[in-house]
Amino acid sequence: MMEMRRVTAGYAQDIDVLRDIDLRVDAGRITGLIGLNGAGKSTLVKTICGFLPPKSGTVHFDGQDISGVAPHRLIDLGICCIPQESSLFPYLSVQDNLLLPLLGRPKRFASDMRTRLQEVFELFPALHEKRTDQAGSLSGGQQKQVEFAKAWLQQPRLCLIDEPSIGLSPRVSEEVFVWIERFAKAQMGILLIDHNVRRVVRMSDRICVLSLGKITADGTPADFEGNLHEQVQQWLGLNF
Ligand SMILES: Nc1ncnc2c1ncn2[C@@H]1O[C@H](COP(=O)(O)OP(=O)(O)OP(=O)(O)O)[C@@H](O)[C@H]1O
Repeated sequence: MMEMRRVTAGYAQDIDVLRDIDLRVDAGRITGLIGLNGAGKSTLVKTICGFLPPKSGTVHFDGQDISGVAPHRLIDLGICCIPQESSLFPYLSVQDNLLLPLLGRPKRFASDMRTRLQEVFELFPALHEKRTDQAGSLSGGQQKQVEFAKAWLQQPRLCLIDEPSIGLSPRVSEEVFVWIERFAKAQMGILLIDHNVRRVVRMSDRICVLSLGKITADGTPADFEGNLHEQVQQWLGLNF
């Protein structure tokens, strides 16, 4: 569904943060991306989402070259990002935040908006109660629910999810991972970045390790057992 081919990208002309990246995400599958702080994981998401055009290489979505296509146009194609930082407007209500990405979109988005809003409130009942509250007044976990509900409402085909469990309690983090599995079951392709390496390895269909801007390992969860498992521990300095 989405394929990066030999992508090099960076913020300054003479410094490459991503180097020669090959990575793919398939429909209904989770690709997990792990790496140390500063490895370039968020930069990779920004490059797919059109915030940072590649210096070289291409990003393809459904066979179409989308390298450098503006983020708002990618929503129309079915690409959605749940960023690490909040993307909510704190002084707007929960409901207005949910509907914001649909404003100005083609009619097909707007026509069944009410039905889909209903569906979202069934999936996230806590948000129905809070729908008229300002988003900024919600707890961190509830705000994360709004982020996921907003993504669900857009019915994307590819969802890029950057560090969804950061700053959340273990219980809420577990809920977040359940939502992600639900997204994948709905045939979305998922790129998942998270510091919970054990969880990412367990729930992904494919795992890529990013180290200093390069993919240094790429395999299935089974490949990450045995030697590779120890290697990842070593690379990341983690025990899992
Ligand atoms: N807007 C920016 N301008 C210049 N350099 C940046 C910018 N954003 C990130 N960088 C640099 O790019 C490199 C990769 O950063 P990035 O945020 O992609 O890493 P990451 O793997 O997502 O890290 P973390 O796990 O800490 O979120 C870092 O050296 C960072 O300082």
